[in-house]
Amino acid sequence: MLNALVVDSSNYYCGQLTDLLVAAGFEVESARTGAEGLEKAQQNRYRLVCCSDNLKDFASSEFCSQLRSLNGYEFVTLLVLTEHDNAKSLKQALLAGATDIFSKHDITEMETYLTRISQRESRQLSGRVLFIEDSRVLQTIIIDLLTDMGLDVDAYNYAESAWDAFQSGDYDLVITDIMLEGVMSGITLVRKIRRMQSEYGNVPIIATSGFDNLSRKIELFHLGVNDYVSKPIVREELRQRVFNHVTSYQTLRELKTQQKSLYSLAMLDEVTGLFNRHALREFAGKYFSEAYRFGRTLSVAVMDIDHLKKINEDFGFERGDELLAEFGAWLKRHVRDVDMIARWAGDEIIFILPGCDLVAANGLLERMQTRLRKIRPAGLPISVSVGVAELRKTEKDTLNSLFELADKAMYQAKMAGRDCVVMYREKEPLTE
Ligand SMILES: Nc1nc2c(ncn2[C@@H]2O[C@H](COP(=O)(O)OP(=O)(O)OP(=O)(O)O)[C@@H](O)[C@H]2O)c(=O)[nH]1
Repeated sequence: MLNALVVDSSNYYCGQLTDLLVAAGFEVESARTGAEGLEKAQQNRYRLVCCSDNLKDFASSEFCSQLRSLNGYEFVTLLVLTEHDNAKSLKQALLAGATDIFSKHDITEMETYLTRISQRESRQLSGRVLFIEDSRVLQTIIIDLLTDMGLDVDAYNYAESAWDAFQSGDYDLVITDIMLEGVMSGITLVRKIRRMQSEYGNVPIIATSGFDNLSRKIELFHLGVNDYVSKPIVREELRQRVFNHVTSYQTLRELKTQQKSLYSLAMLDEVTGLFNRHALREFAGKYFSEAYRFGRTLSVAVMDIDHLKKINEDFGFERGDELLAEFGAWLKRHVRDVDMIARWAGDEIIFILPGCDLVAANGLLERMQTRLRKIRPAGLPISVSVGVAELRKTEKDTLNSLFELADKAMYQAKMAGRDCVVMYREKEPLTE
């Protein structure tokens, strides 16, 4: 539980402030004089102290400087509450160590501030930290701090073993000493992490060092370190820096995940996992313009599953869906990276095959068909009819025009008894 001390000579304001603090989630004690306040602060360790500028025995600046000199009070939040704005005494209070100053007449501002502090102080993180430090004593202190914040810590003395762990782990933060025992330095570790191609390579890194050397710091930032903490490490400073880095990184990762799922929703077909019609229209233009620009050929194929209606009737629509899902995954594995494959509608699938003339496209689809005869997606036999058309030299073809030709050829394949590939040829009659 967060605790706070209110030091105010006025019963009225003391009561009002206590109510505010309790509402923000604090456990509150109070003192009527500065001396009583300092005594209580020595006996207890408060996370927040509010002192009024109307104390009978202390000027607020004096109270602030005496509180700050107590053991454990260097970094606690210390607020001064004023009844009358007196710029000079307020400035003195800030100089003496007050964190912030509030008017007793602006309760709303104070309320918002306390709620924010309470949320910040009581928020537990979750995540994993890779921590490299060769001083045992410092290691223990920092592990305690990080664990207290809710983080899981993997601690190492040597960069070599930390690097091994890093490659197989999923970390939210790396804290590394720069000068380490062992062959690999902290700098090499940072360099290796930043060279990684995967998402792991973007993990935030805090470097620590006993040498407060400006040019080294700049060099570290060049290497991709996000932050630098000098030794001796101040717990409160490190706590806040860790908090900021871990939360920003996690927010960024969440955003990326959301972006990916939005992309999936917009571009991928739910059932087959293939691109949808929208994506096909979005990307097709690029395939065609590149083919024209570089004088390359390109083919479009229309594939239609045979008798899906009957499969649905015999085995149920859900089983038909399973078949489509497994078939979609299988297709993705059997096309080249450069090909585009999308579900047009129902049981119709479109391929854009850059660099493939009619014969090559026909060969590719026939090989696929031969393999398909050996698999049973969702435990069901499957066959497909396919029509293929290639860019014509005499026409300025588009996705629509080639789709129309390939669809005609696919229809011919159905007419020819299904389970075959038909090439569309302009001047000749269609042949199998
Ligand atoms: N399970 C399932 N079936 C679908 C889906 N989309 C379309 N279908 C079914 O696919 C069938 C397509 O039927 P048709 O175009 O008449 O052709 P077919 O039964 O496959 O027979 P042919 O194409 O002539 O070989 C229809 O019965 C649709 O209900 C889907 O997302 N899931």
